[in-house]
Amino acid sequence: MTSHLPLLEIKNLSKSYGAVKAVNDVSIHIDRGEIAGLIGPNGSGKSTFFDCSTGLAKPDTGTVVLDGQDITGWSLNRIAREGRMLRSFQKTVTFRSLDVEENLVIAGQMFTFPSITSTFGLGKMSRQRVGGLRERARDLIKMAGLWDVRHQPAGNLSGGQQKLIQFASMLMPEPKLILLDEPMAGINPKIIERVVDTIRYANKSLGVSFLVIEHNIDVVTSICQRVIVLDQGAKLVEGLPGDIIQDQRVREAYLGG
Ligand SMILES: Nc1ncnc2c1ncn2[C@@H]1O[C@H](COP(=O)(O)OP(=O)(O)OP(=O)(O)O)[C@@H](O)[C@H]1O
Repeated sequence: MTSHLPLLEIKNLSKSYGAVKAVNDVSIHIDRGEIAGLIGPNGSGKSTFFDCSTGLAKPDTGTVVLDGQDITGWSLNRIAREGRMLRSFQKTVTFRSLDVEENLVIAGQMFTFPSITSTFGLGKMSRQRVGGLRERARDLIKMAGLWDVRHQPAGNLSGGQQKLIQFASMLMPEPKLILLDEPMAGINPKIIERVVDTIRYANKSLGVSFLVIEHNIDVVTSICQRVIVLDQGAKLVEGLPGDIIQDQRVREAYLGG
């Protein structure tokens, strides 16, 4: 209905913590079908920008418009459920005692069903829906390379595999947009490759758009169509990945050299 508009448009976002201007008048947009990167030195405001965009923190100023709807002030939950914009955190969260498949099915159920499930007749409907969720979960598990461990408790798997579970779980509710906070942190090169493949698959085959905070510049340049750079809370520059890594301001503030 609003396909000519950006999927996400954030204008003049600011957030201070006491005297620290964590985010200072930042405006960005994400187009439909895009994978964009958000980079910058430690403490440049990337996570705070995510927090204020996704309802976790209240911005001091600014507006957040998702798919043509002003969602400024909505809670994290409402943005996830009604806006279908999800975010990850730097710390990986899984249901450790549940197996991989159950982790994904539960993630799907949490978004599919309202919190009060006493509606008359929901039992029958939910069985059908759960069947659909299980099928989707299995497809995503295959795609994420977790098929051989699908019946193992998540807590028995490596940190990298748990990141893949978390990422695949985020795809269960058919999101429009996912904000990933350092998805490659602390994982080995083989799993990095798998996460990259999974992001590409979600983007190309499931139509999910992404904004990715990432310090691994090789990953940023290989998956992102556009990169936005923050420095000291403000937007320093944005552009094509190839231009960004050559930009003298970015080299001085972040990349070195
Ligand atoms: N809840 C908070 N209370 C006080 N200060 C905060 C809070 N959250 C962030 N800050 C401060 O805001 C600034 C930006 O922090 P933020 O975590 O957003 O940066 P970042 O770019 O995500 O850093 P990193 O790459 O290290 O994760 C920092 O100076 C940080 O100390």
